[in-house]
Amino acid sequence: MRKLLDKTLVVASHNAGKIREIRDLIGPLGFAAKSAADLNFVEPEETGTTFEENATIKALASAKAAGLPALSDDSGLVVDALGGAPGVYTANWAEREDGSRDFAMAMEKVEKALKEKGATTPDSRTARFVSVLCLAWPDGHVELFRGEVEGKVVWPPRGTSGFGYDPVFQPEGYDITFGEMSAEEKHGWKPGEAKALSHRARAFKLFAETCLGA
Ligand SMILES: O=c1nc[nH]c2c1ncn2[C@H]1C[C@H](O)[C@@H](COP(=O)(O)OP(=O)(O)OP(=O)(O)O)O1
Ligand SMILES: [Mg+2]
Repeated sequence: MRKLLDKTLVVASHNAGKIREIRDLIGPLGFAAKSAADLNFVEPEETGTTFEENATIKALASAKAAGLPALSDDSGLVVDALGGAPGVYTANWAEREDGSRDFAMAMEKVEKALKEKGATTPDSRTARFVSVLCLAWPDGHVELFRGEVEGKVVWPPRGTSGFGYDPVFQPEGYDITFGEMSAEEKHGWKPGEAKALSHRARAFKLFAETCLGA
């Protein structure tokens, strides 16, 4: 495992909601971070078939372009009744023909697919959010960290916090969705704490412990 010595890194993402969450998580650790979006880096094509492959593609592209370590996140919603869909294609399900994104439409698509499978009872709607973080250096070295959170897809959507599919995801043990939680509640983690809640915070905790000793 390579330690991260620099205190400057690039957040290798173009998703504003995700960049905000990663900034929240790294801020207390004393990092200054620009995002790939701030730096006008082109979005690399996510041609992989796993979260790990896509996270690696994104982190390496930013690390090489910036000459700095870069941290990417590839994530998605894995729904059991849909055979794991949308999975690595979670962002694609939100894409309109003009390339813009519509997550209200994406959540409707998931709901429609679940109805088609007859998955109407809470027990038949189990799902998990997965986040794979990749820390890449300009020399090509990479470290990967995976976090998952189990829960259920609910309908109708509830809450306006967070981003993406947050309003339809209710984590196990809670009666509110990620969309009804503050950012702090959704992360459920601060440096040094033993537990984290969100998939991203769980992966981030591994990253912080492994590469930062935090
Ligand atoms: O905590 C989350 N809460 C709600 N939805 C989420 C979350 N985490 C991932 N998601 C969904 C939306 C996102 O669009 C897709 C990931 O797709 P993914 O390719 O990794 O990210 P992206 O294209 O939005 O940004 P980028 O690749 O520039 O980092 O899964
Ligand atoms: Mg993407």
